[in-house]
Amino acid sequence: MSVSPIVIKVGGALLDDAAAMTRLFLSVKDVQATRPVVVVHGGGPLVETLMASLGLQSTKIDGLRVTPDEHMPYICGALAGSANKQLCAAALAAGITPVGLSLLDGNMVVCEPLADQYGAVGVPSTADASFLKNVLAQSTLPVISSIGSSPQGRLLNVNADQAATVIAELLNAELLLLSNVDGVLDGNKLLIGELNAASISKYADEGVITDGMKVKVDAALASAENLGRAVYIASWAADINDILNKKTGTQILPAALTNTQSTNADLPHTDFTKGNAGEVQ
Ligand SMILES: Nc1ncnc2c1ncn2[C@@H]1O[C@H](COP(=O)(O)OP(=O)(O)O)[C@@H](O)[C@H]1O
Ligand SMILES: CC(=O)N[C@@H](CCC(=O)OP(=O)(O)O)C(=O)O
Repeated sequence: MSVSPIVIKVGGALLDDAAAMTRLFLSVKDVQATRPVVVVHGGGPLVETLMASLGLQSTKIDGLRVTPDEHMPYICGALAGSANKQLCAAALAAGITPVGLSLLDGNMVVCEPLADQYGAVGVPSTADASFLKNVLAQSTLPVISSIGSSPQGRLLNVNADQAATVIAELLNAELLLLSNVDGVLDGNKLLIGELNAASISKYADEGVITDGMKVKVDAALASAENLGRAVYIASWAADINDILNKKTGTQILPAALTNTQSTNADLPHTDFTKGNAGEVQ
């Protein structure tokens, strides 16, 4: 591969917005003309709805879903099944040839259980890139769910932002984490242009970056350090080239790209609260 691929992670709320899905895949098709693209997805809201309809309690600790092993058939069905196939069908409708996968397929990613209190939650790490590279060489779009497995064959539920960072590392790719907000917002709900390790921990300590966004920025920062390049957090409604050209979204910078002379407070903030930007709920 001569140009670096792009890994695009989409959150589960995208699945509730058919028009947004269509726009995103048309945009992915444009990008595919110049470089390989991989989609990694979650499906948190879908899991919530399914668990509620089954009358099962589901809780989170620090943004990660506690997953008893007996919940895995449902979670696996929602993420690797419903969510994955819904996204593949939307890609197909946009003229793309999708290949639906999960982290364990082709031995791309191996997972270890996080800790007993989380149940079947997996911590992913890179394994073998050759299968994924072969799939990309066929000019198809891999669409990868965040279901993984341990080396012993235990199915594990992986946070999809963490899954995406590992797929990006597997391919040495650019990473875009797209969500239902314009990026990381400050205490006044203004879009933050750039974040580094110091400003992330400041905003987290102040309770401004919480829940799923805390998991996302932590995963993005670790990945930015490993990849040696910025990772982007932005809206799935934004144009992908606008994100890469830094016209919108938040860049998470590794230490090597952080200007130690400027603090994040010096960086421009954009007031999106008057436009169509998402707000912290
Ligand atoms: N500082 C913040 N900026 C933006 N969103 C935030 C912030 N802190 C918490 N959030 C919440 O994080 C959510 C995005 O995380 P998450 O729901 O896990 O997204 P996804 O499912 O797309 O991965 C936002 O919808 C918002 O409710
Ligand atoms: C361990 C863990 O928290 N797994 C997540 C996997 C899906 C996910 O991350 O979905 P979003 O990207 O839509 O949030 C979950 O069960 O919700």
